[in-house]
Amino acid sequence: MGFSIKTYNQIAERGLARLAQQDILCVESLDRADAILLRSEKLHGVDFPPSVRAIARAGAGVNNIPVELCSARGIAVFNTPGANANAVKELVICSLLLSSRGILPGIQFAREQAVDDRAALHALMEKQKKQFAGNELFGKTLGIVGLGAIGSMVAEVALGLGMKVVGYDPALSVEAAWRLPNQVERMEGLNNLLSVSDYVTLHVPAIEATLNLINADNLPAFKPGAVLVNFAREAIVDYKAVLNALDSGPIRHYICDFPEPAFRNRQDVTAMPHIGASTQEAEENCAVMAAEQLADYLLNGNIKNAVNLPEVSMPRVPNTRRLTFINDNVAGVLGQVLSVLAEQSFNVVDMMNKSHGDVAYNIIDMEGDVPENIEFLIGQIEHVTSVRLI
Ligand SMILES: NC(=O)c1ccc[n+]([C@@H]2O[C@H](COP(=O)([O-])OP(=O)(O)OC[C@H]3O[C@@H](n4cnc5c(N)ncnc54)[C@H](O)[C@@H]3O)[C@@H](O)[C@H]2O)c1
Ligand SMILES: O=C(O)CC[C@@H](O)C(=O)O
Repeated sequence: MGFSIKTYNQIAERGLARLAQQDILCVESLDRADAILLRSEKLHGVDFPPSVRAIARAGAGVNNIPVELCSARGIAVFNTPGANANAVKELVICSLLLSSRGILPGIQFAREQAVDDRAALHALMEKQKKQFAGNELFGKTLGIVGLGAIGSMVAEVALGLGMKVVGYDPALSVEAAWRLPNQVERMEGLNNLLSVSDYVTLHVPAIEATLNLINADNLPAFKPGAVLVNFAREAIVDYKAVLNALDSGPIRHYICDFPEPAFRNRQDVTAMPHIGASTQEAEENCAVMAAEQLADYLLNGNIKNAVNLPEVSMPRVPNTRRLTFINDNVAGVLGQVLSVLAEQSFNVVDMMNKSHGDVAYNIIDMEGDVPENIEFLIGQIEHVTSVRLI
């Protein structure tokens, strides 16, 4: 039986082609879809039909997906770590420059002057250009909050531009630490970072711990005249507190990817329409990675880059059927499943069992004629949340 995927948002053609190559259909309706592939569509409150076994975000953040509910229902949730990091890095560096010199107002000024005489126009520009002068990034301090895929790339370029870089990331993984340039000075607390940085850029996920991470309590800790850059998520910054801090200090500019009505006509806020990852390269990288991960999960039960399940991959053995199941990570479930298989006299040729927090995932390859009702039998076992016979 073929698989079908409900897609939301504009998914790059190269990613969709990977699905077509595997005979996986993209469908309009969620009703009988096996999986969902999306970018920023909000899935909170969506009633997933039982057919849905996996959701893939062509992007880094998964805050638009009800991950906890998916885990409880045995739905795998994938993302594409690092696939759009370069695009965001480039726009962050652009933002540092935009906030340092009168680039946007200067261009606007030049565009608006209706002076036909060339000499007069040139003279006007020379006279007025002092309004658009600014400062250099060289020698300034950049504070990076979140030193993962994007944070570490931003650090590297900023160091190349002659900036001093300080970082804060209490949850830094060993892998991310390896990627980080060793000139980045690690700060012990967020306020320490805020107090020494001329520019602060945020690269953390939107999770409970980062909600309003920048708020009325810590905004006074910023260096006078500092710039705040937010290409992470709107929920990480209390924007009302930021507007107060722009009005009465200490910060002088807020650059973000998340416009608010209250930002309209403010010269000290530069808000872009969530375009951090909007490059052809990033969109293709994300779509291809998400499509390949979904296809491997649907066709083979292998898991790569799931945020709620362990990394599991087992080569297929010819002439076997593969049973995969997800269960609450409690003792005895695998034993019960193996007993059911033994009662049916199936010969297990290979198997794998791994856990990730409260959830466990299993692959069992079996020889012989495995009837489809094995899914039903295994699904009856307490704590099993999802079963597939592939
Ligand atoms: N604007 C856009 O279009 C766009 C594009 C890509 C990513 N994003 C956002 O940026 C976020 C980061 O992306 P990434 O690819 O670098 O992710 P990543 O997972 O590689 O890095 C996130 C880092 O944040 C750290 N972190 C977690 N909690 C923290 C905390 N309380 N304080 C400091 N650090 C903390 C983690 O340890 C990790 O190192 C994503 O979750 C997403 O929300 C936005
Ligand atoms: O799809 C996009 O354009 C945005 C993706 C971005 O928000 C992410 O979390 O990776």
